[in-house]
Amino acid sequence: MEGQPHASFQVYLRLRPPYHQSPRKSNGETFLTVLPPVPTASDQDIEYGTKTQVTIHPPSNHRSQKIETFSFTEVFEDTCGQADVFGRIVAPILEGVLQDGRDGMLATLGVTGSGKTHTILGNRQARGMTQMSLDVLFRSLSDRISKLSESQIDQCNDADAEIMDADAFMTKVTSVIEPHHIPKPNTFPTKPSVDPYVVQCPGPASTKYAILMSIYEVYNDKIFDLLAPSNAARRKALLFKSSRSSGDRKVVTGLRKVMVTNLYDALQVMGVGQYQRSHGETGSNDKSSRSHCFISLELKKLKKNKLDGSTKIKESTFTIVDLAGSERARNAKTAGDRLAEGGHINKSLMFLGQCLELSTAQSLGHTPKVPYRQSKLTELLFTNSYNPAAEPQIAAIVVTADPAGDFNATSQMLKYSALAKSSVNPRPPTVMSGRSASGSSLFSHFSVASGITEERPDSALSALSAVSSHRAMLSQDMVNMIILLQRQLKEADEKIKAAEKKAEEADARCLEIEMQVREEVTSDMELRMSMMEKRMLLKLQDQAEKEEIHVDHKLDILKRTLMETNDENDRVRDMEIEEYVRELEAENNSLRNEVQALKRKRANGESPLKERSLNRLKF
Ligand SMILES: Nc1ncnc2c1ncn2[C@@H]1O[C@H](COP(=O)(O)OP(=O)(O)OP(=O)(O)O)[C@@H](O)[C@H]1O
Repeated sequence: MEGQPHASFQVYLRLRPPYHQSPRKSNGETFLTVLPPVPTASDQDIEYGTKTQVTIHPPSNHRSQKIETFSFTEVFEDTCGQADVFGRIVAPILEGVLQDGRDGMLATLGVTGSGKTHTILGNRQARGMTQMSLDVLFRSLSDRISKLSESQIDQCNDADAEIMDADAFMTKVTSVIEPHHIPKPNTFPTKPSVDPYVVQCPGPASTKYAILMSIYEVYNDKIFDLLAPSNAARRKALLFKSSRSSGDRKVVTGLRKVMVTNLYDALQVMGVGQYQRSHGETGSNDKSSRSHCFISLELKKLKKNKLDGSTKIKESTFTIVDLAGSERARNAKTAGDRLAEGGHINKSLMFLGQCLELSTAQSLGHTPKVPYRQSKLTELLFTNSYNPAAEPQIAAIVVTADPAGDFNATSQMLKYSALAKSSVNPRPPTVMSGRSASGSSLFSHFSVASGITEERPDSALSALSAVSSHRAMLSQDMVNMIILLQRQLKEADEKIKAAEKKAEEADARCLEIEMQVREEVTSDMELRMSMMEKRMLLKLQDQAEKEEIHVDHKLDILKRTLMETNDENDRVRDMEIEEYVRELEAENNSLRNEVQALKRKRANGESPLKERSLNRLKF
């Protein structure tokens, strides 16, 4: 993937003893159980003592009772000392740096007070990974150690560094810091021994090595040089940018780098760095690291060309990182600057968590992009010692945890750092006994059953019998586990059935309510309709009445008009009749006159024609 670092981490879990000089109050109840080694398919592959899994059991008053299992490359129990951690984790990385020229990185990650600084720097009794690494480095290189010449410095200084030897450095530093503040290396513990880890460096005796040491911190998302002491207010943040020699690689520029040639000088330089580092007292730790501290050991392999006398420089870097601890403001009881620091620390660790999860996914063949550019810390961790020209770096993260510490913070830390995780719901309390506080954990029982592996039998016979008894116990556990799982399945089944029944009942009730609602709505509608109907009817009646009155009125008018018309007609007819009568009367009178005249004529003996006319008149 272009532009993506190749870093894939081995992730170890280290448990700290639950008491050790910690001001933190704890009720002593542990929530974390280490599981026995997981047996593989073939007996020969059983690796005694390589424990890789832990389970966490939430305290009884916790809202979730889920039992979670986390897998790591290896789990170091609280009985493991600094030598165990060095031998299993750091020595192989150093071997890669010294023999193969690979970059290496070791980081500690954990909740505040869980033992990160203790792992990296040790205490008065036992030295830490840094001192032991320096010891291995100087002992392995011994008389091959050299200083860089001016021209070699120019040749390999691609980060505008201020490179100086240890004497010049101490002179400069003691002009700023009171010498008595710098711890004297001869007061440091010399144990544990690193004798078994001294390595043979390859190449002829003429091949020399120079070691450049730099120490810097990421404080509030800014990089500060811890070997260039200055007034806190005038501290200048350093840039992290592409190197001059390789465009892909990014380096912290302007660092002070000290050429160290022996363990004493290196320890003194370390003392200066430690003195300069930002510390503070919190409610969780009386000397809490308030920054992420990077100790960088650059190895310059100087290979001389016999023909032209030039020197070829091959570089590899071993970086040790002591991360600040995540903390909950409530527990840390911080305020002001301390609270703001805590915010920066938690934010950068959250980004680191995301990057770790995604880089684990990448190593499993998925292809998510690791968003390492979100903070200075992730940028430094994922790119600083990544040299594209060399082999991919060997990187290990030691997650430190206090099994009796803050459950929430620790489980959160385990969640994002573990290589794999799984969880089971709480099981019924009666199946088997165990040694956890609640006495009910399946995995605690596993631990009891596997106690034999911790004895490491010497003879082949006892090993064989231990294996078979171990296997017998494991198979008994398997049977118990199957019974438990069956019971849990049955319970889950019953719960599903009950839930289904409830869902059916709820459906039926919904249907019932729906019907009720429908009925109510329908009757309401009907009521409204009938009211509307009534209103319409009344309106129609009213209208009809009005129409009737109107029609009556019209009829009246018509009647009157008719009557008036009839009267007129009558009058006209009367007049006509009268006229007619008058005419008839007139005619009658004329006829009567005529008759009279005829009668008179007849009487006077006049013609019959006149008689006929007289008959016609009678008729
Ligand atoms: N494995 C251990 N064995 C003995 N003592 C331990 C162990 N781990 C931690 N301690 C002690 O616990 C205390 C807190 O540890 P330490 O300062 O290393 O925590 P831390 O994780 O670096 O905390 P912070 O993030 O606050 O700096 C110290 O006194 C340390 O000596």
